[in-house]
Amino acid sequence: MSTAIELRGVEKSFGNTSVIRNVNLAVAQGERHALIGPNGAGKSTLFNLISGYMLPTTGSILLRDEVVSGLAPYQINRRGLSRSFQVTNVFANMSVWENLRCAVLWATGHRYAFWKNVDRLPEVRERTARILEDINLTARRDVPAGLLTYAEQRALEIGITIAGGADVILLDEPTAGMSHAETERAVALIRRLTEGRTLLIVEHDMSVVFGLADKISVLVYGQIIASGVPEEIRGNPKVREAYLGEEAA
Ligand SMILES: Nc1ncnc2c1ncn2[C@@H]1O[C@H](COP(=O)(O)OP(=O)(O)OP(=O)(O)O)[C@@H](O)[C@H]1O
Repeated sequence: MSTAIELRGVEKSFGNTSVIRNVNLAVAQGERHALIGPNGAGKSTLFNLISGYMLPTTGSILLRDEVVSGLAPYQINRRGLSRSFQVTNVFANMSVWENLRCAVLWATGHRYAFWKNVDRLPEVRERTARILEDINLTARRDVPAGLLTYAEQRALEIGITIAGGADVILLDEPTAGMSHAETERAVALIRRLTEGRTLLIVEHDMSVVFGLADKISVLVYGQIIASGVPEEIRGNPKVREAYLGEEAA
């Protein structure tokens, strides 16, 4: 199976502090891979490295067998990788439709089309409508994003993340702050929207991780201490000791 994301000997230090230490990781194409680990383990840093927001101190990062470390985030995005952020990242004063259309315009190369009547571009209109439907927000299309419920905002954010048609998706804690019912709906949405794509997800909620992931990697103090299918991770004594604690018992 070909590899969608690969990290080879990746290290990241801030001054004298080593935050990511010799990380080797391979995410196969079409796999849903969860990255778990205690607070401060380096998960967000790893996302920043993969998506080009930070440069590794050493090592290399490959997207579909091509080195991308050193490229700018937008260049990595153009090569088919899209990420969401831990903090909600939507334009609060723009409607749901406008937020999504903005992402679609960017993805379809109409970046500087704000002077055109962009709703006349059928390709843009249809794609925006399809994503709106996919994230179940059609009934909310004209509502300013800032007035959506928190769970709806996170769904919109996932819509924005996939709007460009990237086939490698990075989601950073997409269900953080959601109720149990909202989380269940979000997991179903993520599962549906990432069908046939590669997903790397940082998540603290173990029900989400074990419900969604084909594979799990465990990051502790900047090192991957285990990587494998959910049953392997659940039964791994090092992981139980370092992280899962009673949740795995
Ligand atoms: N720009 C930076 N400069 C210095 N230290 C940083 C920087 N970014 C992150 N760190 C440090 O790196 C470590 C890893 O942080 P990171 O946010 O990647 O962890 P995390 O696993 O995502 O944590 P959480 O689960 O709390 O989001 C922390 O000790 C943090 O203080």
